[in-house]
Amino acid sequence: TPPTGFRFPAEWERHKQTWIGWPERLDNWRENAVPAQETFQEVISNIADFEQVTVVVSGSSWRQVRRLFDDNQNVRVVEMSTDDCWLRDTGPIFIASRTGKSSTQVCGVDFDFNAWGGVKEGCYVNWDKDALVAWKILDLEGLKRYVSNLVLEGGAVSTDGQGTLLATEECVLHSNRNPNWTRDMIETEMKLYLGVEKIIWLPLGVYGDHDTNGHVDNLCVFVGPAKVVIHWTEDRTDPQYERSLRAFQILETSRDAKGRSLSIHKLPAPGPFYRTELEASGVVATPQAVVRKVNERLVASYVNFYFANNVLIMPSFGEPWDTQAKEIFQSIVPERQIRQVAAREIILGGGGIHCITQQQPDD
Ligand SMILES: NCCCCCC(N)=O
Repeated sequence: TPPTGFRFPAEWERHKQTWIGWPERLDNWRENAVPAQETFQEVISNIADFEQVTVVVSGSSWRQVRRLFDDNQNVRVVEMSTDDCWLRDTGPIFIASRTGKSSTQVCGVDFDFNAWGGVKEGCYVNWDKDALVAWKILDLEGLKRYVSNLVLEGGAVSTDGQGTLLATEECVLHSNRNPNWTRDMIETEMKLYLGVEKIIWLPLGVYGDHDTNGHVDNLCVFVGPAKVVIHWTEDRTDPQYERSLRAFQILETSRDAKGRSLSIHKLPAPGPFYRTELEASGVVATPQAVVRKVNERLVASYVNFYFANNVLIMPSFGEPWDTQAKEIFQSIVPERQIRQVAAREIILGGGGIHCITQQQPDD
């Protein structure tokens, strides 16, 4: 039965901690996953400067990862078996209800997961360990678990914490997620379990985002009440142009759950970037996972950032756009520090900084 009286808090609201995975599978992460682990270590260290972090790792990596953060009191390392490390999508979506003036009751929704498209179109063919991650996290935290049979990933939705949700039709309504559900049934289930009243549907996600079929957390997310950032290019020859323009036009005429129009901040699209021969050759292809090909266009977006307490952690790609994007973010959230982390190694795995994190609201 769905939760009642709860709401989906915005990512910018106060966190108790961040949950994050650890990259290990060699058919997704090149060079024994070492370059990705160095990047994850940097993301974890940056978040841990601002809030508690729990890193979820396999038994074989526990000692190595614990030693990496030996002296860091803000980092906890928990052994948990997983199929990969995308806790945005395999972790619970935490919801909260106000119980009295200061305290809130937090619980979690365990949506169904099928590795972003199931056996035929997903990123890997076995996800039985990933399917238990949300339940295990809620069990570890002693929080109530609500189960929904809807296949939905945390990266596919963005909320303002005030009853509005952003999502892309390309992903959430994709036939490889919930083939037997109508649009109405999907909308109803999302509203019921996330406590939202209004869903703003954007047609298509970022061009080339085959891993997730266009997750909204690469295209457009809330950065404040009635305030969004959108992945934007002025290059009319780039296939992204039409996709961003259509989303922009819909956002311009949309109203949020409180009837407000949205202020839309354009973030420049870096790149485009393509996987090099060296980057492709470092991955050990297996029949179990999607093949990482040379010259494949990578999905690089400044929209895939993470809000931790008092900080915004954004990706950098070694481009002049990095500085412009940072200035735009600083103008939007002047009260926050901004940290930049080189994110190419995460992008090569099919996601970004937002995709590897999952916030747990403060209670
Ligand atoms: N290979 C799987 C990539 C998953 C990306 C996750 C996300 N939220 O975009």
